[in-house]
Amino acid sequence: MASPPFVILPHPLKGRAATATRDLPPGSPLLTTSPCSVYTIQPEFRREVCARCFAYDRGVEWKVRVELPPEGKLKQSPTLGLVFCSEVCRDGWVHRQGAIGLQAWKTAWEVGSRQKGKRSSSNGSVEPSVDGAETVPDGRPSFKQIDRAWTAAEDTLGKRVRELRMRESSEGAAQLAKSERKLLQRAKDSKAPSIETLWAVVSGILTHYWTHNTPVEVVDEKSDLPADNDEWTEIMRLKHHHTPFASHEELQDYISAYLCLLAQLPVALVPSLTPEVIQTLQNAAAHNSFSIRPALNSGAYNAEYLGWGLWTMGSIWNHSCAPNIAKARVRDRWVFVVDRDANGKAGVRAGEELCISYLGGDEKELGVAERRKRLQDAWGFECQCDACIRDMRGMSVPE
Ligand SMILES: C[S@@+](CC[C@H](N)C(=O)[O-])C[C@H]1O[C@@H](n2cnc3c(N)ncnc32)[C@H](O)[C@@H]1O
Repeated sequence: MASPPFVILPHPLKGRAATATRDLPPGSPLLTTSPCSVYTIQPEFRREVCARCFAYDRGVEWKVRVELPPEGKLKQSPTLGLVFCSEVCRDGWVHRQGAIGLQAWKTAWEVGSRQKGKRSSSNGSVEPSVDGAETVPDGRPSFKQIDRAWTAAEDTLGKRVRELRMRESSEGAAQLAKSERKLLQRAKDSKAPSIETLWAVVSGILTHYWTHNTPVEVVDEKSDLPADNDEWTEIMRLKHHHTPFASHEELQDYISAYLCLLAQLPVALVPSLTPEVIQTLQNAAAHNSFSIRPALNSGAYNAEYLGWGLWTMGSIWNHSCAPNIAKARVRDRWVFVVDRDANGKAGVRAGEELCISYLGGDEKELGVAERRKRLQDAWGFECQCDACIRDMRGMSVPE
């Protein structure tokens, strides 16, 4: 069997770096990822993007839905608010979620539907304590503020709700005192989370759950059944951002989603729904997620931002302003192949670092200073790629 085309080595300035083990001609396959472990779709594209393969056809609404049998007070079949481009995609998605996953998506759908039109209410919500002096310059909540907001949410409601859910499952809801039922209700009524946050949290905690709860005999490498793999370990291994929330509102949204879901998700998922798990997901997603855009061959405008996803294997590549890897999303996976080297020559040499570009479309044409600023603003790092080092040197050469 051929040796792997690259190895992961520590880099003094960039963390891990993928390095070619041998000369590789252009087009050499490097990696095809598994499906993503956390994702969300922008609300305005919800009915136009397949929830499994992300197919998008210039605004056409997909008609295939999940229809769970109505139960309890529900008169209609819950469709979970997800659409699929085909029955094959839907059935594959349903299979992948498992029974518990479907219940989790149903809860998210119920929370999302109930909260419609209620987005501005803050019934019983736990607002993060804001200390202006600590706000980092771009208005993001600081590490301390994030920590304080989660601690407040836990102390005010979270810990108690978790305890009541466990008791409710062992003793039955009827055993809870009226005041305890009221407390659960208060968590359910937490300030309405956005649907995109609910999706990200549900997909992420299901990844945590399946990593820890899939029996070995279920693992089938050929299917995309959630394996008893180390997906969670892979998430932990990624480069983490410690101030991942763009605003206090976004932080609050995640806390609200946490409390609403904690009060009503199937109890088996409660151990996977903790502030630590959600924070790990956010910290990892902020530095590693890929935008979901229409596939190039769909004929749709590729710049359209449909949502984001976290493909852990795809996050191994560092950025270069002169990348030597080409990437393409093929359905629910990313495929990476050798493109060209930093000097524009074909292929890569053994020992060369393998990089993609984190910049989109027009950004690639920017000058070095503007390019570096974009990378710093969006990704929080000072680019150390060969092209930047070369261009910076060029700038400092006296005329
Ligand atoms: C998706 S991860 C890439 C893999 C990462 N090096 C690791 O150790 O997991 C993105 C992070 O890698 C680092 N990185 C990637 N490209 C870089 C570059 N050109 N210069 C400096 N740091 C870079 C930054 O810390 C960035 O936030």
